[in-house]
Amino acid sequence: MTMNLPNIVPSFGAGGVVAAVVLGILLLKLFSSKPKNLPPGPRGLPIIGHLHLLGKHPHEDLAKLSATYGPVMSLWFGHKLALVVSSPAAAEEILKTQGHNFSSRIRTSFGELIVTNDIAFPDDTAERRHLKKILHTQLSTTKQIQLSENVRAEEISHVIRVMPQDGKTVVPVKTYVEVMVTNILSRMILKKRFSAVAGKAGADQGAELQEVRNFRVLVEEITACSFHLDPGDFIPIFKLLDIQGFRSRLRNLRKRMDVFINNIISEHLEQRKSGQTYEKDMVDVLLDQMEDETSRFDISEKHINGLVWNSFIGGTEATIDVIEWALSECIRNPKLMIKVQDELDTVVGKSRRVEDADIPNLKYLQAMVKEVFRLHLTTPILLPKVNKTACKLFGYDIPAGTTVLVCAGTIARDPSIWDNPLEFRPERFLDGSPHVNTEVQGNHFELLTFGSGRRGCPGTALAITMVHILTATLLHSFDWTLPNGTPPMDLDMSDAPGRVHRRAKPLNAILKARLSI
Ligand code: HEM
Repeated sequence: MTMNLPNIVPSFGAGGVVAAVVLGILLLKLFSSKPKNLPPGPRGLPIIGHLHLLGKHPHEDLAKLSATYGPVMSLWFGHKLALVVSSPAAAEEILKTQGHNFSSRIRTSFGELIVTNDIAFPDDTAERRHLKKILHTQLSTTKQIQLSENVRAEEISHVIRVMPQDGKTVVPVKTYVEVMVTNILSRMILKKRFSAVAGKAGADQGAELQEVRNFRVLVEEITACSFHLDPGDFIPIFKLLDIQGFRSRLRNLRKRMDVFINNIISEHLEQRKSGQTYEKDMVDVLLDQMEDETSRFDISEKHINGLVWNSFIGGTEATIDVIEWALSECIRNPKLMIKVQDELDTVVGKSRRVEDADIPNLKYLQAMVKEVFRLHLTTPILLPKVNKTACKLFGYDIPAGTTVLVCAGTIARDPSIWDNPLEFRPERFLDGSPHVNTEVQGNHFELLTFGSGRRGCPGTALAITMVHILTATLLHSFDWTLPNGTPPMDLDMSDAPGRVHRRAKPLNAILKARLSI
C-alpha cells in the first residue's frame, strides 16, 4: 500500500482546494450520520479519515494503532468504514464463524478494469467458487501434486545445473528462483515451459533468464497495481479525476495482459482444430466448458483470462518471495544452515537430489520453512473482505459493506502468542514447543500465511510443496556465502515498501557445489 497523504495533497492544485471544501461539506454530512457502537479507533481528519496514518509499511502502521486501540479497531478510509482485526479470536470470527457474511470484496479500480471474471476480486458467487474449484483441481490436489513431481524435478535440476557455483561469481539468487518457479507453474497451467529456450541443448542461458524476467516485470506490475491503494476507491471525485493517473495505468496494463492471454487462447484453439490427441490443461478445461451449452456457468474468454492470471500471479509471486526469505535466513545464520544441511545429508545423502518423498523425514527443514511462513508472512494484511449484511462482532455493531482487514502479520508477531516473536527460531515448531502442532493450512488462526475459509488460498498445498522442495534442493546442492566477504549477520533483511512483505534488496550470494553428482 503506497498511499501517503503527501502523495495526494500536492496533486490537488488551487481548483482542487475548492473541490475539497465542497467535498468536505458533503462528507461532514455523511459523518454526521456515522454509525454508533463501532469498535474504538483514533480521531480521523475530514475527507480522508485515517488514510494519512498509512505510510510505506501499512501493516506496521496498523500494528502500532492496534497496540493502542485493541484487536478490533475501526478506521475511516475516506468515507468508507474499515474494521481492522489483529487477534486469532477476531480473525476466526471473520474468516470462519461469520465467514459466509465476510466473503465479499470491495469495489476497486483494479477489480473493475483488470480482473472482471476471476477468483480473487469478485464477490463470493457460485461462479467464482466454480472457478476456484477448477484452479484447485488442476493444480493443488494431492493427485496433481504427485503427478507434477517430475515437472518440478526437471525444472529444478535444469536451473541448478546452470547456476554459477564456482565459489566466486556473485549470483542474483531471485533471478534463478524465478525461472524455476515460473516454468514449473507454466508447465502445470499450460503444459509448456514459459521460457521457449529453457532446457534446449546449447540454449543461451542469458536469453532464458531475460525471457522469464520480461514476463516477471509484467507479473510484478500487476501485483503492484493490485495492492496499490487508490484514493479513487475511497473518495469518488478522485476516481473521476484520476489524479494519480492510476486508472490509465490500469488500462495500459490490461492491454499487455490481453496480448499474452490472446496468444495462449489462439494456440489452444489451433491445437484443438488440428484433431491431434494432446494432454488437456486448465485452458482446455475452460474451453470445453465454454463450448458446452449445457454448462451451468456462462464461461467466456474473460474467465480464462482471470484464471490463468490468478494462477500465475498467486502461484509465483509469494512462492518466490518465501524461498528468497528462507535462503536469506539460512545465509544470515550459518549454524542454522549447517543444521538444515546436516539433516539433508543424513536423510538424502550426497549422491542424489531431494525428492518429495524425503520431505516428511526432514523435520528441521519443515520447522525452518514454517518459521519463514510466520516471520516472513508475505501478505501481512489479508486481501480485504466486505460483509454483505450488518452484524454484531464482539458486541460492536458492524454496518453492511464494511471493509475488513485481517492483520495476519501482526498476529504472527504477537508477543502474547509467540515467545521473542522477532527472532527467527525454527525450534519453536519442534517437539516440546507449544507450537509443535501449529499448521499453516488455515485451521490455526495464530498463523494465517495462506488465509482461511472461503477466501483462503486455493494453492496452499502446491505452494507448501514447492517451497519445501526448492529450498531444500538449493541448500542441499550448495554452500552459500555473501559477496565481498560480508559477514553473514550483516545481510540486510529490511523489507520493501508496500502491502507485500518482500526483500527490499534482492539477495546476492556466492555458491559452491557440495554434492557428488
Ligand atoms: C507461498 C506461496 C503462497 C502464499 C504465501 C499465498 C498466500 C495467499 C493469501 C494470504 C491469500 C489471501 C487469503 C485471504 O485473503 O483470506 C491467497 C489467495 C489466493 N491465492 Fe495464494 N498463496 C501462495 C501460493 C499460491 C498458489 C501456488 C496459487 C495458485 C496456483 C495461489 C492462488 C491464490 C488465489 C487464486 C487466491 C485468491 C483466493 C480467493 O479470493 O478466494 N496462491 N494466497
